[in-house]
Amino acid sequence: MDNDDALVLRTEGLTKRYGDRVAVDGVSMTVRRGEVYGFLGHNGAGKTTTLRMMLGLVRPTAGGATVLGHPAGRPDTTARVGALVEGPGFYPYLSGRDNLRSLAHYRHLPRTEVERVLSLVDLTARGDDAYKGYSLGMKQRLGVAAALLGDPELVILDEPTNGLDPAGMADMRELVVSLARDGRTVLLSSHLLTEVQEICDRVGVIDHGRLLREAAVTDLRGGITVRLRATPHDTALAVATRLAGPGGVRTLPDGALGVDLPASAAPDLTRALVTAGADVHEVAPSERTLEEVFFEMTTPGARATRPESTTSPKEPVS
Ligand SMILES: Nc1ncnc2c1ncn2[C@@H]1O[C@H](COP(=O)(O)OP(=O)(O)OP(=O)(O)O)[C@@H](O)[C@H]1O
Repeated sequence: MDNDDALVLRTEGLTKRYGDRVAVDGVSMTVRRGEVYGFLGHNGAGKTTTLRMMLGLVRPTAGGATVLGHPAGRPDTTARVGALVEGPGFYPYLSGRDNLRSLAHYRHLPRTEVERVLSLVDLTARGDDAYKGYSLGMKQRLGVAAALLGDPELVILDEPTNGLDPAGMADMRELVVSLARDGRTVLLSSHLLTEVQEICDRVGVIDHGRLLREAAVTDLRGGITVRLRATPHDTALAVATRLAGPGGVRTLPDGALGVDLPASAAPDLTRALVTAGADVHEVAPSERTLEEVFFEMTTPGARATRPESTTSPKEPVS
């Protein structure tokens, strides 16, 4: 159980309806202090609307959000939360630096704060260029810099890598990880599963407005699938079934067995096969990616139909 000091954000039954459309449907989620939390969902799943309710920008139809111990949107809380939601609004003809200065001025923050955040996002050298001349990556970074003004405890970023090229995405990921390393909590939304898998500690998966699951990335990915070829086949099947249960073993299209096991159990399988007198030709464990798990969760019947063993084997033995 999470105690409230460890939580920077909690929503309970958060719901938003637009006419007949339910954009967010009873979402209860928790973000813990110091973590990078990935809010995952397809386009239109309800991520942005949820984030906007957390920031007090949209009024919930039902339920509520508590941010840093207070109801969402309270002015004293807002100052401790930095956000980049749905693209930053900057003056195109002002420089990046002057755009930040005007925001800092409005919030009574010193100019040194502008230099601090420019440096954090690596824009010090280009700070005097007009915003309209920035690349998309620089614009995103300036948006993050604006979110970091005032050194917020919680940083909320909506699709921070949207539209960035691979190098820009890598820079943004590095920046997010460094924010958490420095003790901030980061909540980011994304539909990019590899990205979330790489940088997030926990994730919430939202689909059609509903939170399907909230868990640590490692827990969500669960165990491994082992591709097994051993003879005699009957012995292999019996051993695999003993370790994985009848539901955890299936025959793959090429005749090999697919065996679902806990993450570190591949050596147990090999040992048990050898003890049972089987000849082991192949034991190839592959981890389930977050993408596979997400696909299974958000596509009815996907477990039965997804392509088998699409990830590369890591420990071939034969
Ligand atoms: N102001 C609004 N009026 C009517 N419907 C809205 C409004 N804002 C959002 N919606 C609808 O609510 C649903 C959720 O939208 P939302 O923007 O929260 O999804 P999302 O997960 O952030 O998607 P994306 O990744 O495409 O931004 C969508 O069906 C959207 O059309």
